[in-house]
Amino acid sequence: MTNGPYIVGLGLFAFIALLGAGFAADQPFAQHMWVLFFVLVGATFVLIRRAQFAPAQAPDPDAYMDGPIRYGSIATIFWGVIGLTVGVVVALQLAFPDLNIEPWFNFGRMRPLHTSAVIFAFGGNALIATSFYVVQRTSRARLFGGDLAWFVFWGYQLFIVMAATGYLLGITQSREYAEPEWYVDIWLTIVWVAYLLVFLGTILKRKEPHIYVANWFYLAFIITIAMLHIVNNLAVPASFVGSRSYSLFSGVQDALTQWWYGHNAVGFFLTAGFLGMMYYFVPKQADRPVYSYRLSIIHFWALIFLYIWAGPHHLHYTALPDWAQTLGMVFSIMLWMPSWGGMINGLMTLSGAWDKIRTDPVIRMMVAAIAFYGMATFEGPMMSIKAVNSLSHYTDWTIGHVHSGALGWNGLITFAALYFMVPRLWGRARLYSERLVVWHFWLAMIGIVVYAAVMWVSGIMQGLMWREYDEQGFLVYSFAETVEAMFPYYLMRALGGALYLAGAIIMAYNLTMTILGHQREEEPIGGKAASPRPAAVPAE
Ligand code: HEM
Ligand code: HEM
Ligand SMILES: [Cu+2]
Repeated sequence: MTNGPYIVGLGLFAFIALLGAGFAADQPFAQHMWVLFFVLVGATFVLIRRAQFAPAQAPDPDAYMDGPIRYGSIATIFWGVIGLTVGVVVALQLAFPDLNIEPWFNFGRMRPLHTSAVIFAFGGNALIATSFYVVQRTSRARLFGGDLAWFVFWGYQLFIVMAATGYLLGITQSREYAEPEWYVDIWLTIVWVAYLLVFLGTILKRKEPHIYVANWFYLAFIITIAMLHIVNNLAVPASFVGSRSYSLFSGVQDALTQWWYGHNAVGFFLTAGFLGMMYYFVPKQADRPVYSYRLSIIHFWALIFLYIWAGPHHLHYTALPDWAQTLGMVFSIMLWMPSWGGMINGLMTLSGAWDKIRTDPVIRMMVAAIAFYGMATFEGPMMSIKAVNSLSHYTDWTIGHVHSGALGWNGLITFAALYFMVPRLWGRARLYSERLVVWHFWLAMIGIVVYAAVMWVSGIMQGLMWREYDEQGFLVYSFAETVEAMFPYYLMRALGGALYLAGAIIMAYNLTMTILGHQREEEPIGGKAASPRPAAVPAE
């Protein structure tokens, strides 16, 4: 195996980037191509050096391919800390507008940087890494496609870098959660197809007759995201060397396509994929089988079928036809059931092992994650009811809903999966410190509760202030007054976020020390008496 063709390919792409910079139709595109050029030249040099030093040996065809998963775990930690830091910065910008540093670091550019960094960079790397981990172990097969898994990993990082730098340069197609312009979208499509090939190929060559349910969730996530990404980004570039494009849709169709995408990004990226994580790591960590395998299949199909119709709940009281809004609302309410099916299945997997919440901080994190999943998926259907939405829409209530799902469910289940995987991936007997996991848990919990509670108060207050009329029918508050009233809440939200970030930094330290092979001397959690656990626990 030689790096030769890769070096030539990368060099060629670097040259194309250089041409793009030279012939660019607009200034931001030129700057973006310079970024791409330097990244690719850097990558080419790294590969050339590795080619000189790497021993040429073929990998064992039967061993699991864990290299991309190790890199993916590190990338998850890295982007997590970045994304949360940007979150705290945008939270502070909302409280103190003077922190808008024009033009690159203003709120309008930093906000998509935050959302993409946490969802796609942190969440995406977590999903790719865990899916590769899970599919190999539950299929008893090495990843399909040889170096293709490495292409997926590095190609995805390139997508992240191009998306992030593009936002800061002011390049955006203004579709929420799909801000990158056409050329970055095309690149992501290529990477995603490779991802599908690796994942599906591994399932096809499995030595285990059964396809474990976690793989169903991951597969649904990969396929649906491909479909959503392609349709939502259908656009005509204004120039092949320019950073502008025109959407193929217009008017309300455009809005509906955007929210068909946006809602199902929640449903399949932030939910189905992460349920895949839950279905592998919770039983593993608890050392118990899934509570009900039948329920997992039923709620899988119900979830897949219902989610895809619920997008119009983002467009209540807009130009969207009324029947379509009602359709979105009805499907959202129905969605409560499969969502709670998943929550119940996750929680009940701990039946007979509930004592572990006291002694195992990773289990504690998983339980909290599943509980937040339950809360967010109760709140969501409620907010989709038109009468409720007329108050909540456009307010911080939505932001609170988003973050109880994002911080509580996505964040905590990812942290727990990392705590599970990292010692195993690097062959360590245990984590560097379990006590630090406890610290992480409580900082994160306090952070989430502060964030969500504060946003409920400010959101409902905001909604009520906007609709407050006096006896003569005039609005009582000017818009500026409602903005001003948010200040203390924005300050507290930033504080909650900072606590959550502090927890993540502790995790980064803990996992780094684990990777480096250190173990901290410490008392077991729950006192000496509680650990080791009594061997025989009667089933209930
Ligand atoms: C340190 C923790 C975090 C802080 C302080 C934070 C802060 C913020 C702020 C200030 C906004 C803009 C709100 C607005 O425009 O009014 C925002 C939006 C958003 N954040 Fe976070 N965030 C954090 C973590 C996360 C995580 C972990 C995720 C996802 C996994 C996430 C996903 C989002 C999303 C999807 C939005 C857009 C919401 C919408 O448009 O309705 N955030 N965040
Ligand atoms: C049964 C499940 C769910 C339903 C029915 C649901 C419903 C809703 C509704 C009605 C809104 C407000 C739309 C608006 O007024 O603009 C919303 C916003 C949002 N939800 Fe959920 N939700 C669910 C679960 C979740 C979960 C688990 C997460 C995160 C992990 C999440 C993330 C979001 C995001 C990011 C937004 C903001 C979109 C935006 O305006 O930028 N949702 N959801
Ligand atoms: Cu939605």
